[in-house]
Amino acid sequence: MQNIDAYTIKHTKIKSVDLMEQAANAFVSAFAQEYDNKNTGIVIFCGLGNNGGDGLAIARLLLAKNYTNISIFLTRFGSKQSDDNKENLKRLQEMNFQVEEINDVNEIEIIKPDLIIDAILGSGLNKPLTDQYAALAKLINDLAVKIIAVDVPTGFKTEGEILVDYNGVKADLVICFQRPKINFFFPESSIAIKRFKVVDIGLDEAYINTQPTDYKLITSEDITKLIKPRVHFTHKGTYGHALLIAGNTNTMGAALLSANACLRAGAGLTTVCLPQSGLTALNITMPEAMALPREHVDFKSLHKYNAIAIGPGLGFDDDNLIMLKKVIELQKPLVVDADAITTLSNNKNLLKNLSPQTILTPHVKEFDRLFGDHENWWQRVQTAQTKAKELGIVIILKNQYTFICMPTGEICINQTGNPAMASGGMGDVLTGILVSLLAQGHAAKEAAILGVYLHGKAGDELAKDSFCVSASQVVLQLPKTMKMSMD
Ligand SMILES: NC(=O)C1=CN([C@@H]2O[C@H](COP(=O)(O)OP(=O)(O)OC[C@H]3O[C@@H](n4cnc5c(N)ncnc54)[C@H](OP(=O)(O)O)[C@@H]3O)[C@@H](O)[C@H]2O)[C@@H](O)CC1
Ligand SMILES: Nc1ncnc2c1ncn2[C@@H]1O[C@H](COP(=O)(O)OP(=O)(O)O)[C@@H](O)[C@H]1O
Repeated sequence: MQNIDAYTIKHTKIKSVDLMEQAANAFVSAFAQEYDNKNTGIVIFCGLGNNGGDGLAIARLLLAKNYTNISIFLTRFGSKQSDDNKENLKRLQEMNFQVEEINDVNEIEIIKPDLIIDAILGSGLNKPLTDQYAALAKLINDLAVKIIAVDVPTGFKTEGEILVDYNGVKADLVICFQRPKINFFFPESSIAIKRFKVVDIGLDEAYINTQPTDYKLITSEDITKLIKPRVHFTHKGTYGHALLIAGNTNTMGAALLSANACLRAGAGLTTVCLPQSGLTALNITMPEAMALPREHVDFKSLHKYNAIAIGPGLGFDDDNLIMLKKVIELQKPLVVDADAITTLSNNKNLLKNLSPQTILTPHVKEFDRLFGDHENWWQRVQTAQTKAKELGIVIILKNQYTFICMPTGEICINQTGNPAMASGGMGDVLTGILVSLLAQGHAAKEAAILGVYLHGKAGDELAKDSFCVSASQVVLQLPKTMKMSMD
């Protein structure tokens, strides 16, 4: 961000102090949407760097908006004060506003406010908090009031492994500038961040997009470009034939959910390879789908399918390994999920045979089973990136924020989806969507981006007025979500 900041200042002729003003303005607008009571008791803690400069500018802008119950502390724990920090301190003092300067945490005397704005340290953090900074973070946390952090909570590393013994500020809300930081997407961030909001501070977007980075946030614009419209004079043959190898005696529902998702994501034809015992359920619930009883599979006939998914509710019968091997040999666009991932974990030599159009969809446990235990998500995502490159496949590492690791090393981060979706069968639905998109002719990379986004988006639409969302509801919602995402 620092170099983007510098580029914007240079190329748009905006002064750095004016950029800070834009950032402060953007913060205040977002803040005012959350806390509109002008009598709210606010304490703002500012450091000596640019994060502190933002805090001082925010204080002035809040005062101008008639938030009257504000106290400001400037922590002089270091010796270096940034120029823009000095300038904003001067502007505030020119308004005859009292800024309390403190050199030691023990000097602080505050009556419990309604909320605290944390502008002590931001993205400039370059070592763990110690001494005065650590004591101040503890003091703030112990007040047990709402904490709103400017850009980053003080003490939170924006990139790299998040410390297990985190000793920084624990924010209820982070109002962050221009782009979320990569570490916001890892579950370990929940120790420091309950919620974050991203605000546009006017940095040069075109330039940001040219910056070399492995990470890309998936946007609704990406999706609009990727969805293929249904065209006049097309027929079921145009939209591909998908095969799902799924289901077992006690897990037939997984096959049905996947198959239904496949149909509803637009595959022209869907065939389900399931045990004989599941045929009645399939025929009754999904007359559109065709069946291939698993007991009588002629592997040579599998060539006709445009894409195959294997795994949901598959179980661990003796012949599963043979089936997985045969399917991999076909070198077709392939989704490997759930029990098939576990079978792969026990037969890792098969990994190198996966076709370049393969998508693996592990959740965290399946991932660690496949590629070894990891201490944290930072490590896990690094491994996913390395393995996707090494094997030349797409790895979808599923979670609240899902990481899609491409063979090129690119990592696409999906932000759709929500905790209302945390229930069984949800991953089976994703697999159905993915194989459907592959069968319709999308490359693995596109299918992964589209599938993960649409799956989460359908869940988000349902969660607007529902406490929890079931996998079947997501399936029903899908075609509407796809239609809405086209424009
Ligand atoms: N483009 C953008 O995104 C924009 C960003 N803006 C804002 O700038 C913020 C970044 O500001 P910043 O670079 O001045 O760093 P900041 O976080 O204030 O730290 C200050 C100094 O503290 C020190 N230090 C570090 N760790 C420490 C520790 N553990 N314990 C003790 N000291 C420690 C370290 O100095 P050092 O010790 O290395 O000399 C560091 O340089 C960003 O979060 C956003 O709020 C907006 O204004 C506009 C546009
Ligand atoms: N809290 C959440 N926020 C967003 N998405 C979620 C959440 N919980 C689960 N999901 C999504 O639901 C799916 C769950 O997959 P998985 O664990 O394989 O489910 P199952 O095995 O029950 O089918 C993933 O795509 C995941 O991203």
